[in-house]
Amino acid sequence: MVLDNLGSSLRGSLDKLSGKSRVSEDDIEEIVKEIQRSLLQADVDVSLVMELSDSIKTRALEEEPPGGTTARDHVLSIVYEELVDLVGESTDIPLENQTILLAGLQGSGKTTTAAKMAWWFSKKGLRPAVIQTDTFRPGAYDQAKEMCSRAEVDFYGNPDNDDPVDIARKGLEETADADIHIVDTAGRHALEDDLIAEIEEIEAEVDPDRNLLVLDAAIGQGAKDQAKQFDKSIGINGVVITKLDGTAKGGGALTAVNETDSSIAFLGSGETVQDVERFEPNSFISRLLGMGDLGQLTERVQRAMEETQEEEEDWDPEDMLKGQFTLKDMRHQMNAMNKMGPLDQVMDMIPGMGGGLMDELPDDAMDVTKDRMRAFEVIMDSMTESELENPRSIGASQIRRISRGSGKDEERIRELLQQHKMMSQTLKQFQGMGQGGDMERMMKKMQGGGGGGGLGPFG
Ligand SMILES: Nc1nc2c(ncn2[C@@H]2O[C@H](COP(=O)(O)OP(=O)(O)OP(=O)(O)O)[C@@H](O)[C@H]2O)c(=O)[nH]1
Repeated sequence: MVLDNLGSSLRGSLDKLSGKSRVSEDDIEEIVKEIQRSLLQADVDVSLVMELSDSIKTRALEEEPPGGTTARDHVLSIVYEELVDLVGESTDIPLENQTILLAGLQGSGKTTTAAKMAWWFSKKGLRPAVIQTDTFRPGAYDQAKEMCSRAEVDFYGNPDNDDPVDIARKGLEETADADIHIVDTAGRHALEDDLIAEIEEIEAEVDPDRNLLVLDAAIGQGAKDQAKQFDKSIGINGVVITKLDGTAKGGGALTAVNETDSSIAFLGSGETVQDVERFEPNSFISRLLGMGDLGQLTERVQRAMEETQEEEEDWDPEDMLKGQFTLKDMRHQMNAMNKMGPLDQVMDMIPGMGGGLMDELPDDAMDVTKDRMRAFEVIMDSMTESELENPRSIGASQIRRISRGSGKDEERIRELLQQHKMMSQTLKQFQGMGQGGDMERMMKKMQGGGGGGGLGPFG
């Protein structure tokens, strides 16, 4: 992952600020050095690094920490904001009919990206089609076709036609039913005149709404020239950075984006069609700093909530925040979290919850496996409304009745009650923690809907 060691080295120097209410010049120097080292190692342009470190230094020394904020949190929030500023906003990609042209050098990941983006759009409920105009690389047609079939999206290409402009034209006609057209183009080893001429002709034919430049994260400083050249010939609206899984670099691509006044649209981090995400600056930097990823979390939570068939209309997360964690809440949480993935991973994404905090909780507090959940569901169906609202009222005779009704051992029912108690205590622990405000904001965000992301740890 790009800038991999930034988070851990930074956390080390930030931890030295713990307990301090003010930072000294020496403290800041040390932190800024760590940041410089990591950014330079990751290939970020030197002048950008200097600009960033100067502004962190000035702000950390001059700005007053807001009341109740520790020196550590204050510095961290400045570093966070400055890094978010460095990577910039995400490219605007509206969820509406459009044509997107992909440009880039050979092997940068264009074909893979075309299929990944098509998959992404299809998950947003749109109908994408990929048009493969790469007549240069022999395997490109089969690769694109295969990936599109895996992504279950429309595909057009013609291995017997060696005119990319003609393929583009026919492709648009043949896939007229699609909402989103993603046009993949050929690459070359280097920026050559014929590549530029070809892509200009294709661009003139398809008249795209957006041109995205696909850059390999490991590219280094060469990214800048490429971005400038493509920008000059067809105009670049956004960048896709690929292969983030394979490198700790990526700074070259970040620099290219910065230098050409462009922005990042998507990130690719693997070879399968699902290994793609929309670039979201807040969540990208939160993750980089190892502070959890609220943006990604809220997106996953929302998806899970949408998929969860709401039977209990009266479920109110506000009550849960006030500490009244009922069995209904538990059932709701189990349904939602089951769809999001393992609970401990989900918790890891919440700021302040990652990095060892989970280790302090009892192991089985989060161990709600699918089997147990199914059994718990059945048991809860045999409970009365008032038992669900007030599990503490459930005594031995109720347990016997519920056991008969659900066909589950009494032991199972005690286990469920025990689980509820543990989750309720865990929740109280979260509420009592310093970052409780974040938890509350997150819960509000979960119930409030709206677009994923945009909610930084300091938001
Ligand atoms: N690990 C990893 N591999 C990737 C990623 N994106 C693409 N690849 C791999 O990189 C190689 C090149 O990707 P392609 O999609 O074929 O690149 P291209 O830009 O279309 O190449 P040309 O058609 O030759 O210009 C393939 O082996 C892909 O599987 C990624 O995000 N992570």
